[in-house]
Amino acid sequence: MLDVRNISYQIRNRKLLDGVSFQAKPGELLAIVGANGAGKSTLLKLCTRELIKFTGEIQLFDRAIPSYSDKELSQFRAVLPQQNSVVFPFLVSELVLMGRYPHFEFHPSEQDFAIAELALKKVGMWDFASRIFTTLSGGEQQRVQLARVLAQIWDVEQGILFLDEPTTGLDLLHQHQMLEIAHEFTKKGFCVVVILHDLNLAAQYADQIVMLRAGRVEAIGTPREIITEETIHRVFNLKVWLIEHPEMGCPMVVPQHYQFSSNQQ
Ligand SMILES: Nc1ncnc2c1ncn2[C@@H]1O[C@H](COP(=O)(O)OP(=O)(O)OP(=O)(O)O)[C@@H](O)[C@H]1O
Repeated sequence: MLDVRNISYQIRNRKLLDGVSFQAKPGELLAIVGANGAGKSTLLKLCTRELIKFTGEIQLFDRAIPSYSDKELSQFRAVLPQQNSVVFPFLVSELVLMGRYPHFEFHPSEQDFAIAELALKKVGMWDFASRIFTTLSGGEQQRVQLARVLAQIWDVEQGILFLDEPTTGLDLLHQHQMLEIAHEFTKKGFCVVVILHDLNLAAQYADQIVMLRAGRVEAIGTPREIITEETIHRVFNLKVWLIEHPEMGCPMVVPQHYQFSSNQQ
């Protein structure tokens, strides 16, 4: 479904990504992790065609992404970027309906309204439908933005969802709710690609993890395969212990006591 082949990307002689390859299949949740500045958002922007000049190839459904029109792409692929700046006083319901723009010409249909409602209910924000978006808290805004991107691909047979640090600003419950919803969409055959900083969320929800380090793939595989004390130390320069999740059996990361002076290199 998503096939990233030997991607390199540079800005002014600085290589931000170097020879990155991975595949994500339908029904899979793929997490991209790595330290600040590792190239995660840049990689996502290439996959979503926000950035276009790169070497290598990115295919969606066996077609190179430059061959799609914007309209075609927006009908099956939705993107939740890291920053969503909304300045106009839109109602929450209006903002979510914007997710349906790729599906109607001039006026939203009954189905578009119904899907916007379902998406808002899915993220638990239906009661806020008539509020002005900019008056919501940061976490509430993030959940509404998720509803907007879900509405965009709600009734698509097989879609792809890109989420850049979607749990930022969310409390513990809503972080898990966000990833449960993403996981639910993979059960419908969707592919979800999500940038995460929390390795424990990645371990719990990802089928596959791509670990980036300085623009290169340091490790790729299932959480059990690549979440190890060694890889985490290599990638994040932090010593951790691993314990087993008591219910799910996946690895959970427990940082060791960080001593600033002895860890500086
Ligand atoms: N337009 C640009 N011009 C110069 N450098 C850039 C540009 N965009 C990104 N970079 C640099 O490329 C590197 C990768 O950035 P990117 O945003 O992809 O990292 P990231 O892994 O998403 O980081 P974070 O976890 O902090 O969000 C960083 O060092 C960043 O400063």
